[in-house]
Amino acid sequence: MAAAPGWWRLELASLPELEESLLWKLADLGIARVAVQHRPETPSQRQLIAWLPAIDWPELERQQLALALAPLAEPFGLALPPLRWSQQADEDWSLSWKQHWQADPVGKGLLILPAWLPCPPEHAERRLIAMDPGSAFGTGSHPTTRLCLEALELLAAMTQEGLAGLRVADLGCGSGVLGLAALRLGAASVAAVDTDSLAVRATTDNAALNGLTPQVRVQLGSVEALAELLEGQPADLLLCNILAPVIQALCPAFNTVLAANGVGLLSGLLVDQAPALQLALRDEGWQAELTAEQSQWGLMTIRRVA
Ligand SMILES: C[S@@+](CC[C@H](N)C(=O)[O-])C[C@H]1O[C@@H](n2cnc3c(N)ncnc32)[C@H](O)[C@@H]1O
Repeated sequence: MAAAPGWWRLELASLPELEESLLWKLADLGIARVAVQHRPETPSQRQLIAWLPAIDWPELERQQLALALAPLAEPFGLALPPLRWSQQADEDWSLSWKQHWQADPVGKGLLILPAWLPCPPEHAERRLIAMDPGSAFGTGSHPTTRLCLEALELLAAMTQEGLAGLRVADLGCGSGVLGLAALRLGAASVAAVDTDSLAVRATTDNAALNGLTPQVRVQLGSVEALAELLEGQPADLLLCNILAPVIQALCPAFNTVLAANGVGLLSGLLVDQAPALQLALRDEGWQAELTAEQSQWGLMTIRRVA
């Protein structure tokens, strides 16, 4: 049977525990046009929407996609919410994709603003982070990103100088949102890496969108590439929002990217995973405290053991 022209629009309830895994799986399958819709007043009720070229996604492929997504819910003892498919004409999809992103106030004073929207007057006092959500993770809607952004704000509020002059390392930068927020809060520079080339491109593009290109250096890779970017001078602040097992695997090299008197903000871990991660970090000489939680996700602050 010939594939229908246009696009398939896939929509499902985005449960907080599942959202990150779903976004990764979709990106892994080459599904780049995704959006997470939520109203600012009900941030926990989210819909995940993806647009798939109909020509590439006939019925059998769509059934296989459902089978590939279902196991992601199992570790949480959940069932995958029902997938709702509808067809959309060619000319509609780009508009609908963009319509689902809104200005998103985060914390006390940050605003994530889709690049094509003007700043709403009621948020004029906030520090703007313009984003072209593109395909990389980190639009600010995920609890782990919000935890990091709020922790950055708190850290900036702890001293008179805020983040002024700090050198920041962003490990797993996604869209670059965390590093860009740090710069908006006064940091001097950001070195950012990601193992996904789409993320490297997104961070480069988003730095330019914000007029922050001179302060941001981005490279494809992981913690080794980050140490190289930092040229042997570990950063004052490490931002790392990746899943707990990945953080655990990377933490033996944290001393190459975070100075002995520096602070690290880690997220991407479930609260249940915190004790094991704390032990692993302790073994590497880092004292780790679970300092904030949101929808089962945790934020850990690390400092060198005295
Ligand atoms: C949860 S996203 C976080 C994105 C963004 N920093 C944020 O907070 O919204 C995790 C990112 O880490 C990247 N990543 C995964 N494993 C990595 C690794 N071993 N080294 C570097 N980046 C990694 C992924 O490609 C993804 O862009």
